[in-house]
Amino acid sequence: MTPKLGLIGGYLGSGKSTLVNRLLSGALPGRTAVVVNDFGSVNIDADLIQSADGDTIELSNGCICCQLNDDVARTMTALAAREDLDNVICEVSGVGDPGELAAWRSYPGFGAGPVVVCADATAIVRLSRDQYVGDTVRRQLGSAELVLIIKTDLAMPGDAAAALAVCEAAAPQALVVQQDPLDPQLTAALVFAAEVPPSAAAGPVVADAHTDVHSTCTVAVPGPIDVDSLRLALSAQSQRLVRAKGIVQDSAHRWHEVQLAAGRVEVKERSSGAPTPDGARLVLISAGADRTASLEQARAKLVDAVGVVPMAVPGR
Ligand SMILES: Nc1nc2c(ncn2[C@@H]2O[C@H](COP(=O)(O)OP(=O)(O)OP(=O)(O)O)[C@@H](O)[C@H]2O)c(=O)[nH]1
Repeated sequence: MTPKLGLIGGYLGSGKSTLVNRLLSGALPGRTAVVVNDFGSVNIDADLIQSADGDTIELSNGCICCQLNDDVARTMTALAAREDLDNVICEVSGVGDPGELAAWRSYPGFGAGPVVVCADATAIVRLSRDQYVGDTVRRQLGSAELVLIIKTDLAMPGDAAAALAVCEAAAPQALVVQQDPLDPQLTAALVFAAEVPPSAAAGPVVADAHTDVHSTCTVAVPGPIDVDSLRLALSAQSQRLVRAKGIVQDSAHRWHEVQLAAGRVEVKERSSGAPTPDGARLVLISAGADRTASLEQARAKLVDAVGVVPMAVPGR
């Protein structure tokens, strides 16, 4: 069996893991291994990906597209040698460029799946023009063979049309698809099966350019927490943070996924229970010229509001 290797990219919080979960929960037939790379030292995505057979491989401590070459080579060659897989999906970090990994699709043992870049219908126009992250976002779109406009259920009609225009302009080489708001699962299936023109060779990697405009830190959530207070505290920090995500436990010992993306906070109870053994964590990410100060201020507010415990000095 030759597994099809597909790459999924898109800016922080654009909906990559959600798409992967849709693919794993029926949209993609057969057995699938997932490679995930988070921006930040703690790979929350590995807990958020609902791989039924445990085939989720985490690549942490760096960006998969420009910093982890040896890890990528080891992982890809091992996956290409497996005979039990139908698909391999590689979810690139939200600041990474999936085009940098596209050549792995012609490695012996892999078949070519698409390079999909997710775009948040409610945020892509602003992000693509942003002074600090715009380059990263446009580069991701420029690497796409297929752009999937996600969160169409949240977008006003005008936002959806503007998102489409921005994506078509930034990714003239790609097929641009809008997620069916009523059946995102079907869209996911069609996206991975689509015949798309192969991408042109990626341009030179500007070492760390995309990681340089972002800073991240991790906080521990040592015990049960008031999840509504956390929701409010995170909402209040949405100007300072471009992304936050994690898994926390409430006072009734129920586990919740907490996400801040594009200024919106979402809290969902987890059906599958506790995260991996080192427990509840929140990853915070800021961007721009004041990113270190923003991150420290946001972290301090969360410490005051809900008693999270700083784990690391802002790293990047
Ligand atoms: N309403 C709505 N929310 C969505 C959709 N897709 C994703 N989300 C939400 O957007 C937030 C971020 O989604 P993720 O899938 O974790 O985003 P991501 O791109 O994997 O994030 P990073 O790995 O941190 O870059 C979560 O709160 C999701 O529930 C969608 O189609 N509609």
